[in-house]
Formats: sequence, C-alpha cells, structure tokens
Amino acid sequence: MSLTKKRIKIVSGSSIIGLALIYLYKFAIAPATSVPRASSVAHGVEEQRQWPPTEDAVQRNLQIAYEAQNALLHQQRQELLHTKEQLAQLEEQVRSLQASTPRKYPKVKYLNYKNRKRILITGGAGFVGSHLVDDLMIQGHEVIVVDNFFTGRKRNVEHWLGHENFELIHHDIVNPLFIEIDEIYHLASPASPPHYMYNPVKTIKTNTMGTINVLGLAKRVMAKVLIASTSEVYGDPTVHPQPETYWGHVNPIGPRACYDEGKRVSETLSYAYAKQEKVQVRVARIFNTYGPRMHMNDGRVVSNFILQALRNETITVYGNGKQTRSFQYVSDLVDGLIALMASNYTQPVNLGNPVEQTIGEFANIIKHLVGGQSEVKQIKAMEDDPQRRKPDITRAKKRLNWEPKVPLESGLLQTISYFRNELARSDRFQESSRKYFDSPDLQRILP
Ligand SMILES: O=C(O)[C@H]1O[C@H](OP(=O)(O)OP(=O)(O)OC[C@H]2O[C@@H](n3ccc(=O)[nH]c3=O)[C@H](O)[C@@H]2O)[C@H](O)[C@@H](O)[C@@H]1O
Repeated sequence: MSLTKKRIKIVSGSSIIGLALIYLYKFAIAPATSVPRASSVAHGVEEQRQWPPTEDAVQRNLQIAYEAQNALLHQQRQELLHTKEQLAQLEEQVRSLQASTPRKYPKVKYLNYKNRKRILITGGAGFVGSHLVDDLMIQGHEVIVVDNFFTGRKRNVEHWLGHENFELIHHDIVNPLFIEIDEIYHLASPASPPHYMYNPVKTIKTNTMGTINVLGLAKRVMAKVLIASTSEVYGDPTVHPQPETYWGHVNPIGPRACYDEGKRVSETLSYAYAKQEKVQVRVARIFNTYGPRMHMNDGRVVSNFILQALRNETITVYGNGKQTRSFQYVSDLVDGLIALMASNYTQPVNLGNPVEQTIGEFANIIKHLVGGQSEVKQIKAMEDDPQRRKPDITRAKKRLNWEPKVPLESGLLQTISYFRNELARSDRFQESSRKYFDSPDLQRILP
C-alpha cells in the first residue's frame, strides 16, 4: 500500500475512533466518573449530570477525545516510521546483493586504447539505435547512449547496463550536450509516421535544433558525425528507383512534412557545418527497416501486419494496396551504418534493400508466414503516402562494398518470433496484474 493510502487510512481510522471515544465518554464514562464541581461541593450539593450538558462538560469531553486521538496518531506515526526504516534496510540489502552478483554480459572484444573509440549514439535506446549499440559494444568500443525515451526503451539496452564500456544518459538532444567523444551516430527522432505526426513541432525541433546541437558538439570535440536521414527526403518520388542524385518531391505543408522537411534540413545543416566548420559528416538515407525490438505500438506496416495476423485480426491495408515499399532487415542496416562511418565518402548514401513489393502482396506474405484466419481488408488511404519506393544502391555497393544479405522471409520469421514472444509477455503481465487487483487481500485494504 502507498504511503498516501496508509496516511488516509490512519486519519480516517483515527477520526472514527475519536468519535467513538466522545460517544463512549458522554454516555458511559462521564456519568460514572463525574466529579462534583468545586463550587458545588463548597455549597455541599453534588452536581448531577445534566442534559443537555454544560458548555464546560462538552469542552472537557472534546479535549479528552482530542488527546486520545493525538496519542493514537502518534503511535501510528511511530509504527509507520519503523516500517519505513525496515523497508530502507531491505532495499539496501537487495542493492548490495545485486552488486555482489556478477552480471553476465554478451562477450565483447578487447580493443587497446589506440583502437578503442568513445562513440555517442543519440536515440540509442530505440529500435535501430539499440542494434547499433550491440554491434559497437561487441567490437569493443565505449558506447554512450543518449535518449529521451519518447520512442526508445530502456529494455532495448538493459543487457548492457552496468558494463564498464557502456553509459546510458537520459537527455533530450534538443538541449545541448557537453561530452568528450570520437564519433557520433545521430539517430534521435521518431521514425514511424503516427509517432512523428503525433507531435510535429517536436519532430521538427529534434531534427533541426537536435542536429545543430550534435553538429556543434562534433565541431567542439572534432568528432566524426553520421546523420540518419531517410528515404522520405525523396517524398512521393517521380524517379524510380531513387538514386541519391534525385532531389525529391516533397509536400512542404503536408502531414509528413515535419519529418521529411526536418530530415532535409538536417542534411542541409550537415553540409553547412562540413563546409564552414570542417566537421566530418556522413549522411545515410535509410529505407524501410524492420526487425526485433520494433515497438508493439510502432504503427508501421511490418509491426501492424504481424500483430494483426498473430491476433487473428483483420490486416488493414491503407488504400488500394498498390503502393510499394522495399524492406531491409535491421542487421543489414547496422552493417551499412558502420561501413559508412568508417569510409571516406562524404555524400549521402542510400541504405535499403532493393527487393520491392506492393503493400497488398506484403499483407499476404505476412498472413502466409504467420498462419491464422486474418482477412486482408482495404481501408482509407493515408494522405500524401508515397506511391513507389525502392532504393538505388549502386553507390553503397561501390563506395562501401555493402549490400543487404538477409532475405525477406528469414528476416520476417525472426521478427514474427520476436512479436510472438512480446505478445506472450504482455499477456502474462496483464494476467498477473489482473490477479493482483482481484486478490482478496488487495480488495480488503483498498478504500
Ligand atoms: O520503416 C521505415 O523505415 C520508414 O517508415 C516510414 O515510412 P513508410 O514507408 O510510410 O512506413 P509505414 O508506415 O510502414 O508504411 C508503409 C506502407 O504501408 C502502408 N500501411 C501502413 C500501416 C498499415 O497498418 N497498413 C498499411 O497499409 C502505408 O500506407 C504505406 O504505404 C517513415 O516515414 C520513414 O522515415 C522510415 O524510414
């Protein structure tokens, strides 16, 4: 029970006891113990109990009840303090037990001082960021994650908490950060349309002020920066597939503009800092990415379709389903990001899987892989939804010697298995909290 609830209980309990004492005193104790008043005795007449009682008698009774109630409160306060002390001792014991139990971490390579880098990842507790953290940690680098936990989750990086090479900072990159580092991966920004449209002003701030803070930090400490840009800079493209030389077709005042234009400014800022301040920048244009650690409420097509299929719900295709996307598995993206950071290439690079399909086909692929009885249904189209998207990855192949390796089916199977576990976990959680709230013990103490 919370302390507030305990206090409310004590006070209301004490009030009831107080009233009971008044009642008891008035009708049982006072008549039996009433003493003659001095003036009455002096006159040789013993005062009889009066009704209604005199003002003095009422005052005395109230005083006695008040003192009794205070004594009770004092006693309960003491008990509460004692319980709090015991709780603090128990917490201390749990802490020292945790500290003395060695944690098991994934195995990391040893890098000597010369080769080990201090790497900052903004948005490192998010879906893509946390996979990048894993790879860089395993390579033996020191990794500092900065996240405001708007879409990131501590759970994504909890397996590194306490590791000597790892640090997690709760910070919003919209505010400046002062830290010594060698490299920065700037991934902080919501990427799913429902998330970035939820607070468009914040999305713009993150991609403009946040990027200025990151580039300013890079300039101060002479760090190399990789900016996570997006296929959305091409908008609803009129060129297909999209090479990096295509300037795009973006509606500057549409519902996606906060993200599309935010990322375009982010790129502009990067090249302005590169030219004016000699900051070393790398720009990755990331195409649709999926994999484990996507949020259950992510709202993007991969998580929506898989969860709908797993729950035997209707699979919702926005519009006629003829719009296309090309999906890359998250481990391929992480390899591409690391290769780009290590390269000398400074122009934007597309990172995506060029295997393209319609969203209608994609719904059927998911339904087939998951099994179950979901029906596929077309619903209202999204405003300004890009109609075709497929990366031209000639540049990444040539400059980074990179191309995606994970076939769609095996990536999707791993993602389906992840969401299956997540669903089981949330069912278990709901079941245990239902049991807890229905338990007779809790019902007895709840007001
Ligand atoms: O996944 C990504 O990496 C990209 O996701 C989004 O772009 P978008 O392609 O619109 O992502 P989704 O929301 O997954 O939509 C893909 C397509 O599926 C459709 N969709 C989505 C969700 C759904 O339940 N049903 C459905 O038909 C959408 O209308 C769209 O045509 C972001 O805007 C990009 O920045 C990001 O790079």
